Amino acid sequence: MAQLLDGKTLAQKIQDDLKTKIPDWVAKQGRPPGLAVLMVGDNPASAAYVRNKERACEKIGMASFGKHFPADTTQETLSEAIAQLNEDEQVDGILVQLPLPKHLDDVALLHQIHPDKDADGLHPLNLGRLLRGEQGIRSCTPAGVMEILKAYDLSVAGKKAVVVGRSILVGKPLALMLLAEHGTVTMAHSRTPDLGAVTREADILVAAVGKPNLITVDMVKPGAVVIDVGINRVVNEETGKGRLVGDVDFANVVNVAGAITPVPGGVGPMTVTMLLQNTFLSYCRKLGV
Ligand SMILES: Nc1nc2c(c(=O)[nH]1)N[C@@H](CN(C=O)c1ccc(C(=O)N[C@@H](CCC(=O)O)C(=O)O)cc1)CN2
Repeated sequence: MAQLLDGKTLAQKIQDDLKTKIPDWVAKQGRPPGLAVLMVGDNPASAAYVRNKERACEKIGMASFGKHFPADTTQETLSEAIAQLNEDEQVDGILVQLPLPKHLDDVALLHQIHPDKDADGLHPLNLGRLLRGEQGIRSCTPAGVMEILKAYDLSVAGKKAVVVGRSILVGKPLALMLLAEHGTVTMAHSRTPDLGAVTREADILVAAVGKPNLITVDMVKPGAVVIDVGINRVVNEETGKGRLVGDVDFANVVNVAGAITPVPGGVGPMTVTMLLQNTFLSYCRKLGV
């Protein structure tokens, strides 16, 4: 049976640490770190994630500035909101909750966020810094994966890592982070022929596609570290109840892997925590510390 990589407990530990640090900073600086979250429309999953982010800010003593816009909001309105937040001294981190309604150009908006306030690490300057191995704000989900590996002493150096999924939010930046830790990294995706042959080579296997049961037990090398980034809501046809599953057939893979993240309770909670950490670090940097 694989070791369970408990992202929920790790996330709580990091948040507790931030919570103890923030009051001293507030006493010295006269204001808490601040995160602005832009949400457009009423996608229920996005609304729940945004609520979680705002609650997490509140719990650790960080200010959150929710900017909620109707689904038919124009590009210009959002662009203006970002321009204002870029100038706002109370705001250290800005994020645009994704996905946006189809009529909006998300890339243009992400590019407009000031790179020093880019709490999600999705601005091209921060992605470019990652590519070059320079310091910069790192994207939250991949950074959360790296924190889990570090916390459990799962070294990447010299290991074969396979990342399934090539999104700009997870797959691409994560591959670069694993490479920076001296992993031998392969990226696979929906058009990779014989995916199982590729994944079976992996000492560290990351699934970030958004497809339930994509990774079955025969696709996993015995003893491998399996990181499941998928978040999929599935409905049980008999009971009609919904539940959350990852991209990995957890019930079977857990018997073969050396270590595995569960869904829920694995990478997801780390995403929000890395967002808080990025915002806190931007606040510290702004104050010259
Ligand atoms: N601007 C961004 N948009 C989106 C991101 C992102 O990182 N930045 N990622 C996802 C959604 N997301 C955060 O926004 C996110 C998803 C899931 C979780 C999480 O904690 N999941 C829990 C389960 C929660 C539940 O029960 O529903 C878990 O896995 O344990 C956090 C953040 C897309 N958009």
